[in-house]
Amino acid sequence: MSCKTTATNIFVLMTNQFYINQYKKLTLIIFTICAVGLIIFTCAQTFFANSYLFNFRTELKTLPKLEEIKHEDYSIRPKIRHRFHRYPHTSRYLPQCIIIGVRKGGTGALIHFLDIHPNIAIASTEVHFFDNNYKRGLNWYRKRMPYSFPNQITIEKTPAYFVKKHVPESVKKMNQSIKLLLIVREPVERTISDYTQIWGKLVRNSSYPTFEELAIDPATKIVKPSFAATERSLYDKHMANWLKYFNLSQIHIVDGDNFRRNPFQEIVEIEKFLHLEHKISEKDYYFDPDKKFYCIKGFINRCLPDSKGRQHVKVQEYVKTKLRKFFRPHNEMFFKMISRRFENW
Ligand SMILES: Nc1ncnc2c1ncn2[C@@H]1O[C@H](COP(=O)(O)OS(=O)(=O)O)[C@@H](OP(=O)(O)O)[C@H]1O
Repeated sequence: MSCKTTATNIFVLMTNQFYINQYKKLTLIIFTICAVGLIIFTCAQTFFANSYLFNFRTELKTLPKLEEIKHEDYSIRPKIRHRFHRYPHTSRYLPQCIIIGVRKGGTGALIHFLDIHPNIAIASTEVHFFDNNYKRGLNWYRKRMPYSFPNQITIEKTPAYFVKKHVPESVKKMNQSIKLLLIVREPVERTISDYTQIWGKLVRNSSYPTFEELAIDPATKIVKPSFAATERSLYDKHMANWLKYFNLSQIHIVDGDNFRRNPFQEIVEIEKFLHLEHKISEKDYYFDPDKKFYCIKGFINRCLPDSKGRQHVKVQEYVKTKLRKFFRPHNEMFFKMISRRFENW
């Protein structure tokens, strides 16, 4: 082997060694950065979780226990694999309170306003368990609930429950001492709002039937009780069905018209009904002049989306008058059932 070849071989070997060393160094640096990052991240998480829990616990300690409205199924614990995605000592519980309706009554605003209370945990979406998913079973339902502390009440809202005949019986089977919230609204406005939600957009651009065509029989000029939006406003009919399975004392009726104008008055009554300490106050809301609704104050102020408070389709006055007359005896029956009147209905 010539001297030149040997020198070249040594040079190649040294260069390789140099690159290997560089590679090792780089790997070590990346590894160290990752490890330090992970440690800092874990420590920060633990710190924030602990301080959050501490505040929560101090607050929860002072509040009444809710055992009397709990159901044996609440003891079902979440699977171990969920453990690391939640605060310690929290579980998913079946709801102890359900907002059963009415559709377009203000259920969305109601559940979000109640969420301000430290002892309330809300389901993030309408679960439609009792009307569409009942066959999936209670454990499926429970898994749709938020993680909550034992002293928190889990609340779900699905306004469709109020008008579905078989729902009260199924709710009772789950928990006969459950608390129910029903937010009602003047029936004519509710019916128009219901129609606006379904057909509103289409009516403007296409040949879909108008509100008048659906609500009033063109031949007899009489209100059609079969029109779904009208039928959903027959509060007496649906309430009678719920009262077959539950005591009136278990159903708290919220005045939706008053709730829109003055949410705190209604919220205070709900706090009492749920045996919760009074925690939600006027300071938690502000009136948004553009939206013309109350919104939630916070680090980031929160109003409900534009799907709430849509401009209603224009309905001729004679149609409204006919509807008002049609609903009157049903309203009277409803008032009797709930031993309470709503003015201006
Ligand atoms: N604070 C606040 N923000 C927004 N909207 C409010 C609020 N309070 C009550 N409302 C009234 O809620 C009506 C919608 O009712 P729901 O949430 O029950 O509708 S839904 O059935 O869930 O689609 C909606 O009805 P429409 O105005 O007819 O759209 C609102 O009037």
